[in-house]
Amino acid sequence: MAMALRAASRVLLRAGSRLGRREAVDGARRFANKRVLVETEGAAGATRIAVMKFRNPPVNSLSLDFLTEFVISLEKLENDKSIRGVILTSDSLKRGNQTKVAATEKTEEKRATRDHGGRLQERPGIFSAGLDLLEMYGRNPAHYAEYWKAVQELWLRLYLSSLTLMSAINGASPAGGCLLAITCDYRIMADNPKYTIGLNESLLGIVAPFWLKDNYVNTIGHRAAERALQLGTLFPPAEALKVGVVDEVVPEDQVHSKTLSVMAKWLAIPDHSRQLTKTMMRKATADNLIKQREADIQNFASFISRDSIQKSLHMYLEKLKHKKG
Ligand SMILES: CCCCC/C=C\C/C=C\CCC/C=C/C(=O)SCCNC(=O)CCNC(=O)[C@H](O)C(C)(C)COP(=O)(O)OP(=O)(O)OC[C@H]1O[C@@H](n2cnc3c(N)ncnc32)[C@H](O)[C@@H]1OP(=O)(O)O
Repeated sequence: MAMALRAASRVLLRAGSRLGRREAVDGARRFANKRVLVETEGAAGATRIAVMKFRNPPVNSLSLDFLTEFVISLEKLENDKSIRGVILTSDSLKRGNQTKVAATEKTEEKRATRDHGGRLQERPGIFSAGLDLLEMYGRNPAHYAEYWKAVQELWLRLYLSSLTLMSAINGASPAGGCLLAITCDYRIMADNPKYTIGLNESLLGIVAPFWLKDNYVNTIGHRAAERALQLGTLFPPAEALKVGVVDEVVPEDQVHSKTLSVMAKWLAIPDHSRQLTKTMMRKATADNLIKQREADIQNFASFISRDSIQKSLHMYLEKLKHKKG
């Protein structure tokens, strides 16, 4: 397993440097590639935590490039012995024909955008819109296989990470967005009813893979997962808390500070005992995928290539495109 992960990581690292994706390195405190910004907090020499901010506009979908860059960043953090905890969150996104409010304006307005009339327009936040539908639609089986391998890799890396992982869910988090969150050790969600989280695959006419289903069952229990998966339920924060998809819901402006304070409590636990416990809880679920990765890839590629599935994805994409009209 470790060898397989190291080999896959070497491939990803080579791909990353070939494409020249690393844009900026600022000592050990901040590094970024195009789609993931990593900031570290804490004094040099002491235990530090890192914040991984997704910035893949317009909706932080998990494109192949994003997955590659994410895994490279995570690997760098895993190899940095001063880092013990990582927070996953979304960088604020701006979109399309809107312009960002000038940084000189009031703090509460900074994350807003202006419409054409110059009026401030609050956009709903997006943690991640999940897997990139355009990676799964209208491509060839070889592409589907490559994409699925990267999705598996992301899940395995996160699910088995020795770091303490927390998600600060500051926006919508459907499907693959929920995947990112439920691989973490702890989830804190912003109390905004516009934000929802869950595995909504069935609404798209597709099916969550067995290993993600297992992760969901481990998180919210069998009966709740059975119902939520069939219905493709996207839970608003209060319901997500009730069912256990998230561990805490806090006011939107407190998500980051609250996550930092919970992280401090987790980091007070000795690493070796916490890590061994985590492995004990998660290994069997991860091993189920590890022992049949190739079969899972083939299964995905043939499932997603079916005419009926492509038709469902086409309809869903059209629905997204025209929902504003
Ligand atoms: C029995 C056999 C079983 C075999 C099983 C084997 C394998 C398993 C098979 C398949 C498993 C696949 C698992 C899939 C997991 C996923 O993650 S699928 C993706 C699910 N995601 C969604 O449903 C989210 C869709 N998006 C939205 O709901 C909204 O966009 C939003 C995130 C709430 C944001 O809303 P809003 O702010 O209003 O923005 P827009 O809707 O206008 O979107 C802006 C543009 O972004 C495009 N877009 C949105 N989401 C995605 C996405 N996931 N991928 C790619 N692109 C996306 C959207 O179309 C807009 O584009 P245009 O501006 O119109 O061009």
